Amino acid sequence: MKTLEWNTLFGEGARRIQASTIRELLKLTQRPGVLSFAGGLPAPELFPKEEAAHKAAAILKEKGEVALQYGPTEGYFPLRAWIADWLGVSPEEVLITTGSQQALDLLGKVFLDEESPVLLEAPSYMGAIQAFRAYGPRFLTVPAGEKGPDLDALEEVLKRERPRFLYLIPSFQNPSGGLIPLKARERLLEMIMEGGLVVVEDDAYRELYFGDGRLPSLFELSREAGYPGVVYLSSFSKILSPGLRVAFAVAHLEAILKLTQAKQGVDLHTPVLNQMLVHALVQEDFPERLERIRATYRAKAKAMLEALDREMPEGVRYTRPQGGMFVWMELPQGLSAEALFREAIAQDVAFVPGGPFFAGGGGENTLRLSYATLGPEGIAEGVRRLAKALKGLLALA
Ligand SMILES: Cc1ncc(COP(=O)(O)O)c(CN[C@@H](CCCC(=O)O)C(=O)O)c1O
Repeated sequence: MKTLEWNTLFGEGARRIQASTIRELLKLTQRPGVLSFAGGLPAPELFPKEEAAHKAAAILKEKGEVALQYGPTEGYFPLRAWIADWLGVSPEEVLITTGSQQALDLLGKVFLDEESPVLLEAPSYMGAIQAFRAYGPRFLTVPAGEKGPDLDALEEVLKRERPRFLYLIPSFQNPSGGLIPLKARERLLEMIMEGGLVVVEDDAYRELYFGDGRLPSLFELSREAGYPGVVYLSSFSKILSPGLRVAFAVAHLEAILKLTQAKQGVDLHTPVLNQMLVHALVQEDFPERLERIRATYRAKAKAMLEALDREMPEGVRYTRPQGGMFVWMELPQGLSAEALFREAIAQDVAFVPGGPFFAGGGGENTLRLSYATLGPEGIAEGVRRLAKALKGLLALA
């Protein structure tokens, strides 16, 4: 049979499409016995399995002709209305997406051309970098830490660049765990309004706060200021189920219209049964569910930090998250997180090396640890193995 050189057959755009490090690593973590700090996979014990089984059966029995039929691209209206009520916006401003990951792709499709400047934090969510990279933009980055992006550095960049949008994760940033304080949010919004810029606010972890309450989103602050330039993303992945792939974008009607048109060409609509199931699940005990989720991740984060404090050698720095799913670690300069990964996986423990979170390169000595999936015993044993691998590497340094 004739063989085809597929690489010669792909289009120019295909050259910009690269694998997701998280997705590739997750395959490695499937091996029995591996303790994984890699994917931000929500705690499976929190999934509403019995409730979902019961409600899905009822939906198919009573509204099967809706659930199994094509649906509107904008989304299942009762779910859009519920989200609108939850966020204090109108249903017309809400677009249901197939995960926030699809919203990120749609935003790249709608806002980015080749060489368009787009601004991200360094580090930032690698799924967003992967989604945007497919459109060939020019990445601008500003350093980000536990209190969010360096606003002085951002101010300098905005003096000479006009990014198509800024992609920010103000609350419990992936991967740095950063939380932008209220005053900094207000200063940031001033800068955005002054420049007439668009911000994509990815609020995937909005409900996973460990303290007494949530800070106002940039979206909420922008609405108070009457500024339409914030596109707000969030998802049911971390508060219900990532496998259902139901998330949403909220924005000015003109942006929502264009994003909806783009979605028509991508998947017509998000699976209707999944949307109806999410809508049914959020009808009951939603606040109590969120409290249970917060308590679960608060306990996991505590177990993680206690283990790190106990096991990690001198010279290793790591964040102390106030929410979300991640601890961000910096190894002593000169040590490679990729080299540590090879040592660690040999000892059946996994994490995500930090390099792919830097759109502009760098971060070779950084790594992301997710405490979301393991229980306290798994976390303690996983950190013990990680420390052993690190001490082995340090001994060679
Ligand atoms: C900031 C941010 N924005 C969007 C997403 C994707 O969420 P969806 O499930 O697509 O709604 C995520 C999910 N990130 C996880 C999940 C990736 C899981 C995977 O690739 O299997 C992670 O970083 O490990 C996120 O952290």
